Amino acid sequence: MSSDDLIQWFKSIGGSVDTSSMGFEEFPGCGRGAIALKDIPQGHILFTIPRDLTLSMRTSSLPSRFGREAWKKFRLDEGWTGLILCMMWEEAQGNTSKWSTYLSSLPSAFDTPMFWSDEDLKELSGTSVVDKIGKEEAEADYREKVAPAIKSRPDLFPEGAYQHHCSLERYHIMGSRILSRSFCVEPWSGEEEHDGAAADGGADADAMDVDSADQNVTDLVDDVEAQADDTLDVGSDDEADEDSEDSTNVAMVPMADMLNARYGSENAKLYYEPIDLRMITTKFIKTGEQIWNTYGDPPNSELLRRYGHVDLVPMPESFGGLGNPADIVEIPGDLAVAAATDDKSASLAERVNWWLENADDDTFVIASGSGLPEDLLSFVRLLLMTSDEWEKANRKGKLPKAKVDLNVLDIIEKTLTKRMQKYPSTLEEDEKLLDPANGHSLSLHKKHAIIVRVGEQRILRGAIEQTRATKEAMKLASSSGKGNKRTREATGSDSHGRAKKSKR
Ligand SMILES: C[S@@+](CC[C@H](N)C(=O)[O-])C[C@H]1O[C@@H](n2cnc3c(N)ncnc32)[C@H](O)[C@@H]1O
Repeated sequence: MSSDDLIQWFKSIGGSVDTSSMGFEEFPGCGRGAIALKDIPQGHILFTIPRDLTLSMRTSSLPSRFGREAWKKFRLDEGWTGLILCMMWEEAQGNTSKWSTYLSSLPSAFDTPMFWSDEDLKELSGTSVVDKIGKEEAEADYREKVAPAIKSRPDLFPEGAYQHHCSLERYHIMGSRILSRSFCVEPWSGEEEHDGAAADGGADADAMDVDSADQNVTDLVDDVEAQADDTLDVGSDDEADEDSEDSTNVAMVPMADMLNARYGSENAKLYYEPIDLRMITTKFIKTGEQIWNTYGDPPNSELLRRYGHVDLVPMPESFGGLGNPADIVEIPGDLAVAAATDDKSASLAERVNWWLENADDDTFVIASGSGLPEDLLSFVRLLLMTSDEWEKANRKGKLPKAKVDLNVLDIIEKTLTKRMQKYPSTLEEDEKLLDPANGHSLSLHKKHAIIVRVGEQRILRGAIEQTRATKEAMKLASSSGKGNKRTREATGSDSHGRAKKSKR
């Protein structure tokens, strides 16, 4: 569908767009995106979307037709299944659905790993993507919640007509549309009274920080930073949020989902207002520049999983080249346990269980340019404790402090080396594959997988080098009888000898 048709529909149904400032066009490698047709000042409203134009479990009439109790009985109020069913049902209504034009403008093919072949998926071995694709879980939801709900209401889903619109294939497509294009739209106070069947999903109207109606746009933009948590980053939620977010807040937002995003490039953002949502520029944008929203600047592993693309921007000087500065590498705790038990037969199961009860997580995250994660140091120290030390820690219920010594660093180095071995090829091999000078012709999936691998392996390589350097510095300091100031510097530790907590 052409952008003009979509804009025409959008306007006909209550939306407004400043078509003198903004247009849409194809950007190579990004699909369709928004472009500035003239210089646009900061704080300019590009378009306005009435809240009832968003598509969610609040605005679709399906939940109320289905019945509040039944909706819950089929667990359609959990996660995204209810919204997916609403989208399939609205699509099946054809022209009688308010969102018919919008739904037919959305993509039905995706480059996300959910749709990759097994062979392509092998290329992601070792990366954070593999365990998070969630295809089996999605299909279980379809079998256990959606299909029985559809079967229970032949009046709403007449057999035959709905076979195509409500197939497993359409279910995956709608799920991927939500994954790559939805926003979290909290209700404004008063809206709950008018909510449909699923409205009592726990949304807290008071939690919403609505701008006062007479606040002018410049004030709004001055508040950009202060409001950052309340604005609608497309898909900025991580996987945990997908499970825990209030599913009635998940909404498809026509027009706002036409904007692309790139690391650190945001120049427009969506704001809540009581009656509508507004896309407002957060910077001056020059004629001809792309108008970028933000997806929350996730690492490439998450960008690939949710959106099917990766970001390559110039990296800080110490890294050199192109990459995604938000990249991370995840270290599963069992690798540290394996490294600590390599030379011992003693079981560490009791300590590991204790850690799981007392600490946040058993996966440790190293970010680009950060020191070793505090929680990993603490975990390794727990594994290395003598029986007496372990008994004492257990009795006091206190996790070990995140301090480094040579034994801890030995285990960390082994852990990181084991982690590095999880990838199907080495960093050097992958860098060669990506180097255009070598003339390799890579499929898009393979190229994206290698970019994710390279980003993670570079962080790991940096962490291994840093660990080795710290060990050397410590050995030198102890042989010369000097303090360990250099050691702290080398590990990125703070003045208390603790490593920095990695950001996620
Ligand atoms: C919210 S939509 C943006 C509109 C989309 N380009 C379209 O044609 O409809 C998100 C999708 O746009 C594409 N995209 C957004 N930013 C991109 C980027 N920096 N590089 C490549 N693709 C991008 C990805 O396919 C992503 O799943």
